[in-house]
Amino acid sequence: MTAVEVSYTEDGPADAPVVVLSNSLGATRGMWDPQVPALAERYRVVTYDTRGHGESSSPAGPYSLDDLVDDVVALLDRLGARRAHVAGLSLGGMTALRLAAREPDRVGRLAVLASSAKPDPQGFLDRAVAARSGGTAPLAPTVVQRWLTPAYAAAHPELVARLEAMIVAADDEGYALCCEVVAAVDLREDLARITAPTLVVSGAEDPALPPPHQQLIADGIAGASLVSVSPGAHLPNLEQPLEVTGALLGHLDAAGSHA
Ligand SMILES: O=C(O)CC1=CCC(=O)O1
Repeated sequence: MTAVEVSYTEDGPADAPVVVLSNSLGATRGMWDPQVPALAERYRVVTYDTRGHGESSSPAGPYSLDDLVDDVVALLDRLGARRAHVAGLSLGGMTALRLAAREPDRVGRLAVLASSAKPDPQGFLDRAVAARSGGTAPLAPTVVQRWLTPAYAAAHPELVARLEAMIVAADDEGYALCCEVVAAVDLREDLARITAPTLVVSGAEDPALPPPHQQLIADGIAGASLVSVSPGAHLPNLEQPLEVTGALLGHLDAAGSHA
């Protein structure tokens, strides 16, 4: 097993139900900044950096999706949380889906945003090669173009700069290893095993993982609900923070006071 230091932040009351938020490829836990204050009014909100990202370490690879799940389970154990609600976006959503399928007793409610059960691998394999040869910096502008709609990006250059900086700061090899995780993802058989009440969120204009990917997830999980956010691209939680935060709270609050 590979040793990993997972960097995390806790917000909200220590005795409240735990909500874990898992970031997308190239981002950090800072991508959840618009959601944390409202969630932390009634949840113990745990944001963390996926290995290879932000302030978490980048152990030697290869990585598997189960390694990323093991990191969340270890984090929950460290926090003394037997059970938590889990939300993840894109790669974070893939991690959340595998966690919910593999460890159903650890997951209360599940929210999966802008994610996929079976991404097209080639682009991520190409990106891993590019990150290893030239670093993440040259990739950042193209990747962030898919995270926000063009109109929103044009109106928010400071946000674009902040998101590009997250990618530039990612460890080149850690980022490449996580691209390879995405390329290998096939969660189609996991979906039927998921028993957690599930909310699926799409960015209606997401060019990275377009809405059919989220439809497949929602169709595969019994009782899942699907919300489409528009205008919204790959990070709809940034472009439509009120709508996405409201959808998350509505989904989580339906659990009552327990995870
Ligand atoms: O980075 C992208 O282009 C989109 C993406 C796929 C998996 C993920 O986490 O982000």
